[in-house]
Amino acid sequence: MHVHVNAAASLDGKLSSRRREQVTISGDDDFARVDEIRATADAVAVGVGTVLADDPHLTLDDPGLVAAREDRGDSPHPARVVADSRARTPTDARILDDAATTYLLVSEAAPGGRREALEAAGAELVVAGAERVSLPDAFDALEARGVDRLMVEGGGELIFSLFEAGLVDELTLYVGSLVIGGRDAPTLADGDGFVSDFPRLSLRDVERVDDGVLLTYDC
Ligand SMILES: NC(=O)C1=CN([C@@H]2O[C@H](COP(=O)(O)OP(=O)(O)OC[C@H]3O[C@@H](n4cnc5c(N)ncnc54)[C@H](O)[C@@H]3O)[C@@H](O)[C@H]2O)C=CC1
Ligand SMILES: Nc1nc(O)c(N)c(N[C@@H]2O[C@H](COP(=O)(O)O)[C@@H](O)[C@H]2O)n1
Repeated sequence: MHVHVNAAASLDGKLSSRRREQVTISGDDDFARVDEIRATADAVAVGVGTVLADDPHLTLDDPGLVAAREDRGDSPHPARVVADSRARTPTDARILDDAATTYLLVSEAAPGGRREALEAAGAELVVAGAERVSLPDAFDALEARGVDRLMVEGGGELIFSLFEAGLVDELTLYVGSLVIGGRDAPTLADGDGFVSDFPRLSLRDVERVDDGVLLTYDC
């Protein structure tokens, strides 16, 4: 499976503020670029922290991109994926509408009642890992369901785990021209952090987009 991480950060590397509410960092051109990456993906993934903070929809905005997918025999929108060890996704989350398939990656520790409620709300559950979602196992299960290209939009906890597991193939990072600050504000890679063997990426491209910079890396 090809895993493409895309995120937008402030100049100081924050994905949002210490309040963990969504901050608009990208401009129109960058959001259009994000829509294009979504359109080429079989599925778009986030962590449950992002679902709880932002309640994203993760579908395509541009009707032309939807039509192009349908013309080539794909579903109108990519599937949605949430890494959600304890099945905390609210049953009225926007990602559980019927616009696209939604896979919830849960661990064996996810309470049975929550699993049943989320299945009743339309989610397809994938169980992988004892206490926390095992991303390698979960991604194998997604691949078996036809997900060959996965786009990951965040947040920082999930992105760190992907780097830790060596699962990132490509990273695009839009750096907006603003400072958010805050020691507790989420960054591109949170988790426990690395103390050695830091992942080193290969810079492929640098481009000015809107009032910021788009960095593209091979991982
Ligand atoms: N600027 C941007 O491009 C984006 C910003 N965000 C922001 O990021 C923040 C949310 O990020 P986070 O709190 O870091 O949450 P997150 O979205 O990374 O979710 C983390 C949660 O995922 C679950 N999870 C299950 N298995 C996991 C695993 N193996 N590794 C890691 N997590 C696993 C855990 O419950 C964990 O608490 C919000 O403030 C949101 O607005 C989110 C996406 C994009
Ligand atoms: N690429 C990007 N730029 C920003 O400035 C952002 N605030 C985000 N946030 C993420 O975008 C997703 C929202 O999806 P929908 O528009 O609801 O489909 C979600 O993952 C946000 O955290 N991204």
